[in-house]
Amino acid sequence: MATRGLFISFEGIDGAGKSSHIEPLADAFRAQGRTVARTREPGGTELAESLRELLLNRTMDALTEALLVFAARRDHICQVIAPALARGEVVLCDRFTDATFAYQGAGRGFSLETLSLLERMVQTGIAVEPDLMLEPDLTLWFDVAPAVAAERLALARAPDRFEAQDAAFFERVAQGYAARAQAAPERFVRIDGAQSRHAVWQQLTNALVRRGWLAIMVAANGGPK
Ligand SMILES: Nc1ncnc2c1ncn2[C@@H]1O[C@H](COP(=O)(O)OP(=O)(O)OP(=O)(O)O)[C@@H](O)[C@H]1O
Ligand SMILES: Cc1cn([C@H]2C[C@H](O)[C@@H](COP(=O)(O)O)O2)c(=O)[nH]c1=O
Repeated sequence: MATRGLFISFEGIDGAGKSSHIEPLADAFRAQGRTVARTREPGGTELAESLRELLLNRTMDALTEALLVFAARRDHICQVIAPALARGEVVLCDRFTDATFAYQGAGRGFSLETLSLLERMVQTGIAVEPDLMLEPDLTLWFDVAPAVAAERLALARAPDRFEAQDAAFFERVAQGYAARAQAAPERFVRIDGAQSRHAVWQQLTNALVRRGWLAIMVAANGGPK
């Protein structure tokens, strides 16, 4: 039987710098001969990308939002994440369930108990490990002050429905991430996202080198351009 692959999620408030580091990390794993599934949430399948369009652009209440996020996640897990892990691949996922606890939970104020219930329903009963709740092996949390992230985004693109939220919303989301990190310190690695791209790359590759997942030489030669 093939060894289960590696599941790494990237988290942080909008503009924290996650996406800029995913492709360079995918290249680093490829340089070591690994097959990489690079994906994102909400999204990653045709169905989930359709739900993403709705989530990012249409007005809806908090329960509808939470249910759509988890519906997209279930399809994404079944179609993409679980099969890739079963093939022994490295899955690099731009956001996963920590985002739901941070945005829908801390940001919108939706019940954390209900989110935990949905998390268990959606992330168990997966063919490879039916009794286990699927979770990332590692979560790279790009921690950045909302004011810094907002400044970066203002220079980068027009805001979607989440990015258009006020500073207080992002303060709550940031606190939501901090609470998730505190509750699962063995899974989370905090990256100081306010530093330069090079320094951020060094922090995240150090975490992978420490775990024996990335060779020092590969880490040293890569990074965002
Ligand atoms: N360390 C950094 N220092 C300065 N600017 C950065 C840094 N990292 C990324 N940026 C810039 O900040 C902007 C947002 O970066 P990026 O898209 O990677 O963030 P993100 O966390 O993926 O955001 P979102 O979740 O909203 O997609 C981009 O213009 C990017 O070039
Ligand atoms: C997975 C997930 C995402 N969101 C929000 C967070 C972001 O604002 C958008 C995705 O946009 P990105 O540019 O790809 O980061 O969706 C959320 O509210 N809840 C979730 O579970």
